[in-house]
Amino acid sequence: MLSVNQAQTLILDLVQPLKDTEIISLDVAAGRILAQPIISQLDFPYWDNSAMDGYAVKFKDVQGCTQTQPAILDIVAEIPAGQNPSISIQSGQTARIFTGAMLPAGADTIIMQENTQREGNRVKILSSPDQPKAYVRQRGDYYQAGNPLLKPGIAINAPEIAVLATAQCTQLTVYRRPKVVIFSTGDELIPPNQPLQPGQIIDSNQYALAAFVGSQGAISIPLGIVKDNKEALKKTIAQAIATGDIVLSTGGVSVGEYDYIEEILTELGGNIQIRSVAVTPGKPLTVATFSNGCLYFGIPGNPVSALVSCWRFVQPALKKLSGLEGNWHPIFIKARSRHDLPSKGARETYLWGQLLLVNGVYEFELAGGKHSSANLINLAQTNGLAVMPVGQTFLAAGEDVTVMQIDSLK
Ligand SMILES: Nc1nc2c(c(=O)[nH]1)N[C@H]1C(S)=C(S)[C@@H](COP(=O)(O)OP(=O)(O)OC[C@H]3O[C@@H](n4cnc5c(N)ncnc54)[C@H](O)[C@@H]3O)O[C@H]1N2
Ligand code: MOO
Ligand SMILES: [Mg+2]
Repeated sequence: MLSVNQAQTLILDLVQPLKDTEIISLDVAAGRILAQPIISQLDFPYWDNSAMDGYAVKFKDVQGCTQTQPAILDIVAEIPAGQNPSISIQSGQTARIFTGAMLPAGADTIIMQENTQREGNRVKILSSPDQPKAYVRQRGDYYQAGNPLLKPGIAINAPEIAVLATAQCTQLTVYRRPKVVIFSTGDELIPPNQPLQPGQIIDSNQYALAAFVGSQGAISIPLGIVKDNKEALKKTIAQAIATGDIVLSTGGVSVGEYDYIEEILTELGGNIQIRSVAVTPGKPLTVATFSNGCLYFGIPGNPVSALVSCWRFVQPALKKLSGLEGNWHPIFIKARSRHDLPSKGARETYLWGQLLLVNGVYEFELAGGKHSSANLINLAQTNGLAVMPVGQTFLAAGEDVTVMQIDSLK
């Protein structure tokens, strides 16, 4: 049985980042991964402009002026934002100017309105900055045209959208979204909209996994519920492998009579890479590779095991697959446990609950109720998994515990 770290390393080694790209428009780019370097032909700021509502002056005209010895300048123009000033400021002159407006030729300094007193067509400058260029946002100060602006492999979110818009990148090349096929297996399963008969179980995994996949920016392709029937399973699995970059099936990976997944994967030419991991919940995880590049995760059917397997093992794989550069591993945070934490100690144990920031210190609130891999009820509101390493059977309330952060929202 592999340790969690061994399984994680192996899974990441099995994933090759997507090469396929598509061109999309900026307004639908949020959440996508950039696949091209972005270089702008525009400086930023595009031209010298004012950072304040005030007056554009020559520094040497106002240097040293005070309330009692103001500089008095003739107002020769008014420059609102958006205009290209035609005048050139001469000594003794100024232009009324507004925030974001382009500096007129001849001016090198902005005096903010609050430090002036207007008298008709003239203005008294009541204090002077120490240096020229005060309140001037200079052309190219933040970015010079032709330099790298954004690198491929980054996630596009609100800040990147702002940068792309200002660089006039209205069409951009991103990696295509990973395709993730999802299905549930089990004779006992029914969809949530059917009346429940004795012995049946409502298929929650399919919906939970689709939500998880969507939260990762991937496309989920649900294939429904498949009976514990070898022929039906083989047909669906073959279809899934031909369709998805990743396949997530739940159930049928333990040692029971109806647990067919591994056998069928092998019959279909799959290379079984992982049979089980020393983790709880989620021990009977099957991972297989196929010659077309598809990576198959046979995820245990217990609903908590299914989501924990996704968070711990599928999420890093999806990150790498998506073309995202950098660290694909989950984020682990040290937090003060609010409760005693029990563990059997034989496998790395994940206890679900809430990571809270209290007065600048992270705390872990263990979910109330039973910590059973079948108890999906107390999984609601989980945003962290406390990790108890192999060999540790107890952690006392008040002690620090490592908590894996679950970033289920993009
Ligand atoms: N003799 C042993 N039995 C089991 C072992 C073991 O080592 N020896 N491992 C246990 C562990 S741990 C897990 S986890 C489960 C894994 O089971 P399977 O992946 O084979 O899944 P099933 O047997 O099909 O179902 C298990 C459980 O989960 C419920 N389930 C399944 N699918 C769904 C779904 N889509 N939505 C909601 N709930 C689902 C199912 O009804 C079962 O209760 O095996 C243990 N057994
Ligand atoms: O390992 Mo199973 O996934 O605990 O219930
Ligand atoms: Mg089973």
